[in-house]
Amino acid sequence: MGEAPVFFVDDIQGSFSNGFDLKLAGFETATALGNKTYVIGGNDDPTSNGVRILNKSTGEWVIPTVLGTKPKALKGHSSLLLNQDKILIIKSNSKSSESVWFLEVDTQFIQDQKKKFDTEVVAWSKGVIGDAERPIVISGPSGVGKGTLINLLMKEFPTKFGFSVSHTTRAPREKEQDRVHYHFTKRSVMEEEIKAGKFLEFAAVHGNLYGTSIEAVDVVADAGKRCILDIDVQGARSVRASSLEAIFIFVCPPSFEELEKRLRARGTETEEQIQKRLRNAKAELEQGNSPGLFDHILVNDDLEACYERLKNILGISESVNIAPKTPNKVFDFPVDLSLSKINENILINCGPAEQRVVLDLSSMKGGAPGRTRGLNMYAFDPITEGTNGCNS
Ligand SMILES: Nc1ncnc2c1ncn2[C@@H]1O[C@H](COP(=O)(O)OP(=O)(O)OP(=O)(O)O)[C@@H](O)[C@H]1O
Ligand SMILES: Nc1nc2c(ncn2[C@@H]2O[C@H](COP(=O)(O)O)[C@@H](O)[C@H]2O)c(=O)[nH]1
Repeated sequence: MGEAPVFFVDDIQGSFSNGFDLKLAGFETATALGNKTYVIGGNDDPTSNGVRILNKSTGEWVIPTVLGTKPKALKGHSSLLLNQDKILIIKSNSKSSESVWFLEVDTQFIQDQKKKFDTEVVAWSKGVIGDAERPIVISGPSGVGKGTLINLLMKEFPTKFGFSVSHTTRAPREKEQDRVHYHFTKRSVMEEEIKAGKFLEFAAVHGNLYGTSIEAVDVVADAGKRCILDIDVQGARSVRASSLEAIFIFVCPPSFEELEKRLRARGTETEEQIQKRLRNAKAELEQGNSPGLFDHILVNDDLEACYERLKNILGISESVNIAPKTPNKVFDFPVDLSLSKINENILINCGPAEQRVVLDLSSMKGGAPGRTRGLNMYAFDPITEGTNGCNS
């Protein structure tokens, strides 16, 4: 198996020497990886954000920058190191749909973030049971009709798609609502939140700051919907470099003149702003053809025809049954549980030997700063393969 051991915090108490006050709540686990030990739990302590790292070479404790949405209360859990880069956490005393979490400690994403923050960094990612579909990034110049196409999709398939509500420092338009169309925010606040690692991507667009918070994407995934992001080309580039594994669609106008016509007809910008957006559109249209960035180019000439082509790209049409897939069975995990690993399967032992649940990681996708998707969970019984030990 080759996994580094997980041991209880009792094993390390008293081993630190730099005066750091390790307030233990008794719910923590400690996982060793190389010369570091990750102590997880005790989320009530605001100074640690629930994760502390012991550098065993120096004896020093480090409080890392913690990215992603963390589990609400971590008062009892089991941990297991996976692939030498992330720690699987199964919350005890919880429903299985809420119990699977990953703390990434040395993935590519974490290595990149460490360079950015110049600190230790870890990132939470919630495990989503079932086959969640890939998010959709829609980019294109201002006025091309991205919002119009997204609105059509959301209206026709309200249970299937969810919109990632971005943050922006621009002022709301007349009919725009805070937290529905955007999270309208002050630049200073947004800059602080960017520094705190709350954003999946951000960019200066047409003189304002725009960004997708990690939470905006998580909220949609948690509602069991496929996330749609309406972001500019710079943002698309950042998401491409992340672990979100989205589909990238670039929307073009049939001509530059038509783009200008639409932007003016919308009547939401001043002449100066229109000029700025048109100047930026030229550069964006060139970048739309950047090799390897967009998976599909969609010309928005006739709206109806373009919308049909969008649905084809997404593999949906009226004939397709779009009812949500049957959810995996939900288990109630008890207070006491333990974990073991067999190949790509995690055995969650919930008490007596026959009470086990299998967490199948073989189709695992995504990861921090988004959700870890494609997990499967089922009851394990060595004889009948059907006896469910944990309550369901
Ligand atoms: N195919 C089309 N033919 C004619 N008009 C269109 C078409 N698609 C969208 N429009 C109109 O063009 C205008 C701009 O569309 P929309 O607001 O959706 O653009 P957008 O790409 O979301 O812009 P922004 O990036 O600035 O938010 C709107 O008034 C919309 O009704
Ligand atoms: N990089 C990001 N770009 C974003 C985001 N949200 C919106 N946008 C893009 O900004 C322009 C202008 O939008 P408008 O609402 O002011 O007309 C447009 O191209 C959007 O796609 C974001 O979160 N990140």
